[in-house]
Amino acid sequence: MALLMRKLRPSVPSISDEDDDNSIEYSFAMEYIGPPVTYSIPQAVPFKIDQVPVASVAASASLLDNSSVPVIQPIIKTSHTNPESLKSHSLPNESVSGMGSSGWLGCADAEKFETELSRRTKSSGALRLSNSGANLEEQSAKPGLLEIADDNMEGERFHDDVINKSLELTESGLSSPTLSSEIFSGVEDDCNNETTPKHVKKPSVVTFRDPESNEVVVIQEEFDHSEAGRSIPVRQTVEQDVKKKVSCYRCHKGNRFTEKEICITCGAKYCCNCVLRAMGSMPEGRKCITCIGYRIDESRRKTVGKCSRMLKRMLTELEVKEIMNFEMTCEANQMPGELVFVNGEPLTQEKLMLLQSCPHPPKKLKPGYYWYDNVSGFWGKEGEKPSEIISPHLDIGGRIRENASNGNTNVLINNREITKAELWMLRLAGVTCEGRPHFWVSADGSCQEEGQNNIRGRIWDRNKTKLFCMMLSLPVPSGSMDPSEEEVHRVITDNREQKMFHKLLLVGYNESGTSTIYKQAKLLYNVPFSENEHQSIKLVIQSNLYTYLGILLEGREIFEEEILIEKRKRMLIDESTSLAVNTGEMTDNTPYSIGPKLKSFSDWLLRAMVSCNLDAIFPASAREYAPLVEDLWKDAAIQATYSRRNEIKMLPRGASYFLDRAIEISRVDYQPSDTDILYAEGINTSNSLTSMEFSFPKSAHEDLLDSEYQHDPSIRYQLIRVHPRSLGENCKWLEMFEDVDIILFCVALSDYDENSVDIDGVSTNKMLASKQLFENIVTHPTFENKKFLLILNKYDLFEEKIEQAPLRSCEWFHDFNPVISHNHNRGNNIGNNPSLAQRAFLYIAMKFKILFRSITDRKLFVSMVTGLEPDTVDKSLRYAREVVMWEKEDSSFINDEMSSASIETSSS
Ligand SMILES: Nc1nc2c(ncn2[C@@H]2O[C@H](COP(=O)(O)OP(=O)(O)OP(=O)(O)O)[C@@H](O)[C@H]2O)c(=O)[nH]1
Repeated sequence: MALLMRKLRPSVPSISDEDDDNSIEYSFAMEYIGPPVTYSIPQAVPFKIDQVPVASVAASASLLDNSSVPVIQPIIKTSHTNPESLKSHSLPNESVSGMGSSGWLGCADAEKFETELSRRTKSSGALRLSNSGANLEEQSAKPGLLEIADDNMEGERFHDDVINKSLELTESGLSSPTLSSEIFSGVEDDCNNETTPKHVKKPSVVTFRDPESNEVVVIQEEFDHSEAGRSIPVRQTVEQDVKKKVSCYRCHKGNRFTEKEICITCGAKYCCNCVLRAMGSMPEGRKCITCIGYRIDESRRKTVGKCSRMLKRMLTELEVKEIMNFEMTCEANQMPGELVFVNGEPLTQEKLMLLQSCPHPPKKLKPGYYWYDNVSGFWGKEGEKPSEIISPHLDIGGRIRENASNGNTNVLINNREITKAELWMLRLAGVTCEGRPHFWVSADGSCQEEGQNNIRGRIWDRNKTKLFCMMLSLPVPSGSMDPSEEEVHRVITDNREQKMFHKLLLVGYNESGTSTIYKQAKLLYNVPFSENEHQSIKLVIQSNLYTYLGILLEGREIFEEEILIEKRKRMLIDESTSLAVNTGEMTDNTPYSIGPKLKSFSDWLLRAMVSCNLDAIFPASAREYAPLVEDLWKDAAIQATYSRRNEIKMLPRGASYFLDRAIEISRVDYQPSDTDILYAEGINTSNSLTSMEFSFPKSAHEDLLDSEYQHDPSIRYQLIRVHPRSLGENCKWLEMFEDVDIILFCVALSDYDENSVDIDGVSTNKMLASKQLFENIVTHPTFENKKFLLILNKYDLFEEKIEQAPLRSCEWFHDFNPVISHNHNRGNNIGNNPSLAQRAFLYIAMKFKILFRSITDRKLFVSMVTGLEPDTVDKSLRYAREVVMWEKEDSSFINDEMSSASIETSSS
């Protein structure tokens, strides 16, 4: 019997009806009793309820209690998800109960939908939603998942498929993400008829609760239609409220100190009790079961294959090895080619393979935008200077652009305008760059100017160029350096590629203690001195020893002279008083007299010192003179002199450390210890530019923190120490250091009452000279907007000195007027009642801060250091790391630093 619709309203209550006004409106068909009609009448085809697929009910209630069985949870309220991602998927008409314009959430109000869904699933065991009438029109244009009673048979079959897949999913008890993604993607692909280019990011966003963690997960799928045909969906990170973030994502127990394993796809964290339940057998490494088949979060790529301590404790070595192997090799975890852009073009999977399998591939390649000069092999990140030299002539990417590396030098190499650092490199290689030259540089480094047939220079032929390239963070071709240089360079380029490389430039006025800090850092962070360095340090120490002995012998002469003068005076008095002269007293023998052999050695040594020849003579002749040093040191006159060493002004404070072991140090087989190296003066003077690579080991304090609050121990740092002598007139060579992250400016606190005399005999207060250098560096255009950390060094000497010499002896500190308390702290900790030295320190820090702000309008960071004490150097360098890490100068960190208020108090 034909039924006519009386109203074009839904014949079954729709969700939107309920949603909209809570009153369900039914429409009944009436039997038609009029004349026959000439047009076709819409028919409502009845269907049997048992034809609708129904999810099977869980076999036993106990199964549901078992939390290890994954359960697909219903869709939840959209507002819990990423609002941005859902914004684009909002419904065009909120009253429509069907699908969204393009998203998966086919409900106007997902929460009500969720309720409805669960109600219906509970009552009938299946999803029974219908759309008809006006809504159908909308839906045919915007079909969706949750639509069954459609009069379009194609649609019916299609949706049955979908439902069946859903049921398979439920019945199997496995919420395989691959499967769910297939379901979603199937629908989505059918729904979206737009022709898409190679690679389309579908607007398919699914919001559901993670079965394991019960947290909101946003899935975004991405389909790759490239030739390679890899189709690995992307899953976005799990979202958790801030409070829960520190606890386990599954059991919600624990805090930031609880050890956790992190899913490399969604970032969910699980404690040791939940990790195996959440991640199962880990066929793709450390991923939640629901993340299997999904791409990894690219920001976690560096952790792939690196097992955590927690997992190592829980599993056998073999299991861990296997899981890490899966993690590194499984297809889903491989980097997708289309995420790597070379000269503006994405790579296909084949081109990526070609790039990665060439003889010198880019190290630790990550998704991103790169430029590649296939003539020279230079490779870099878009907008940056070259970071590596890879194999040339690879057919990958597009044509290199002139502005690929964002150079501004008017000099082109192989069609690319080069950066400043590269210009330095060309100059150092002896290539003149006048005008707007365009060079062709081949893979072997030969450099020709365009249109000319002669080679203008060979970049890689000079070792000096390679050394400077390392300093300038420029790459050099592999195999062109000796193995140790190669290793250092490899580390530099590796880290640059990972963008995990920070440069600290250490500079300060003469003898401010920069080399001591540099050496201390080497010892602190286990950066061994090379064999060559060891050898030259030994020579410097032995050379220094002869200098100290020379100074001592000079002192001996003075002391001897003093006694002899005294004797002569006494003799004259005796003669004048006509007293009998004892012949014994007439001899020139004094406690400071030495025998003829030692006397001739002493004379020779002093002559060599005066002619500044010591370095040339010693320690090349160490073998020859070592026995003499032994005799000298054992001589009573020298010991008598040494006991009065405090009176010898020329003898440096640190000399006794070495003189005490004069015999041992003078020997040919002497090997300097770490402390010897630290205390040795002048180690870096021959080479005024030194650099070392290091990373900060985890401190005990850091170990207590949750991993996300710890510093990444793999981050590498480069400490470059440069002597002001090598910065040239007006510090013009500072340009070489344009890419440093922070400048550590070192000032010796004890300099305030000392003078230095220049070659013209002009004497300057060393603190004022330091201040002048500070101003020159701070105002240098290369360092505009750079962060500065002021290292106020030699605090130990300062503490002693301030008790004797007033700070006001330096004119810059004329207004230092501290309120003295007799009950003060000692040491470096500035408490409520600071000592005079602490107040003076704060005052000096404030002076520099004010100066810095007046020049730059920025904040100067300050730290107190005693270069000979490792702890203070470590603290200061870690502080520099913090300063580098802070994107913004957050006021919360002011407490870590000394506050301006406390500094002001000190000077009042
Ligand atoms: N007591 C003490 N001596 C220090 C400290 N720091 C450095 N020295 C000594 O000060 C002298 C100069 O230190 P260096 O580290 O050589 O200074 P520099 O800045 O490298 O000096 P030049 O390169 O020679 O201009 C050396 O004798 C060091 O042992 C410190 O914190 N306390």
